[in-house]
Amino acid sequence: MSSAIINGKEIGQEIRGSVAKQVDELKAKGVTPGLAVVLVGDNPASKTYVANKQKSCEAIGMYSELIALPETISEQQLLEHIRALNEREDIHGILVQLPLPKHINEDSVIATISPDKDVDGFAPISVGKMMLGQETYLPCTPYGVMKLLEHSGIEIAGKHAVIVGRSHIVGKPMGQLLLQKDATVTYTHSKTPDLPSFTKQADILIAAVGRANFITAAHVKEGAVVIDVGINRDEDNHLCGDVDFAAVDGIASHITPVPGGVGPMTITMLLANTVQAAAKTVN
Ligand SMILES: NC(=O)C1=CN([C@@H]2O[C@H](COP(=O)(O)OP(=O)(O)OC[C@H]3O[C@@H](n4cnc5c(N)ncnc54)[C@H](OP(=O)(O)O)[C@@H]3O)[C@@H](O)[C@H]2O)C=CC1
Ligand SMILES: Nc1nc(=O)c2c([nH]1)NC[C@@H]1CN(c3ccc(C(=O)N[C@@H](CCC(=O)O)C(=O)O)cc3)C=[N+]21
Repeated sequence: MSSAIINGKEIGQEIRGSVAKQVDELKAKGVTPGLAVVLVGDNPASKTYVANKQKSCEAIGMYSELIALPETISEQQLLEHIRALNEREDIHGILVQLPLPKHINEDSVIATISPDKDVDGFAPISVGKMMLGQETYLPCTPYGVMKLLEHSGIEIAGKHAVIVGRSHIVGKPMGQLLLQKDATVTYTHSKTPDLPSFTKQADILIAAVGRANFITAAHVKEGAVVIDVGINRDEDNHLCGDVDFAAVDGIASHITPVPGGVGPMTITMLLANTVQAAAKTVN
């Protein structure tokens, strides 16, 4: 039997519907939620993502502004742009598209974003609050995965979640959010010996590696829920995830496709976080 598909496009649309209602309510109070996206350089993949984010904002009546800066910009100049956005009343959320050019220190840039506008949830204050279980903006990709699990009626408490990857933007916060929902969490990464011996134990397997079709049948326990965060290009330049979908289909109970799985949820939660930021500015 094939695995059940967790449809991120559909679940994302449903959530966007309720976010759009909040946008209308805020507009009636005179506030249009505004997102600034800062793009440095002209990496084609980054450009596509950024265009997607802007289109999604506009589709639900939000304001979005692209600040496109040259690859050669200095760190100081970039920080000036962010400080200016921190001050602007019409901008409620700031996203600095990663990765940044090598000569710029990402940590300094992210730390400069006002915590009130950190809709990516990457800044130190936001990360600290998340760790403590305090209210904050949750990082959009892990937050989106939690919504996928919730909407699919997947139980988390008491389950063993195994995360492959420990990046600051995906793997690490993903484990934290699952832990908060009472999963037992195992992190694995490039130094983990015998990876399948860990992933085979997963009731919930999260793949956030960045390698096309890396997770195969040998990694997955019968009946596991498999969440594929990866966005890669295969040798034919087709978009694909970190999970070899065809190999795992039928072993997993549930699986997310790429495209149409986690990706659309990331953008949905970005919209939700920005609307939440705007809502805080009205009484
Ligand atoms: N769908 C979405 O919305 C999003 C998708 N992505 C995609 O998700 C993927 C991961 O992104 P990101 O977390 O930023 O990537 P990073 O490259 O920052 O992190 C990759 C992680 O995978 C680990 N890893 C690499 N090779 C192996 C291996 N052979 N065995 C086990 N672990 C390994 C690394 O380990 P170590 O730490 O030891 O180096 C690292 O922790 C990418 O494909 C990216 O494009 C990212 C963001 C959002
Ligand atoms: N500051 C910052 N915040 C991010 O959230 C961030 C970032 N930098 N840098 C890059 C990664 C990647 N990322 C994706 C978002 C949506 C899709 C997405 O919508 N994917 C579609 C397909 C898109 C396509 O067709 O190319 C899907 O999976 O269905 C993918 C990837 C956000 N990231």
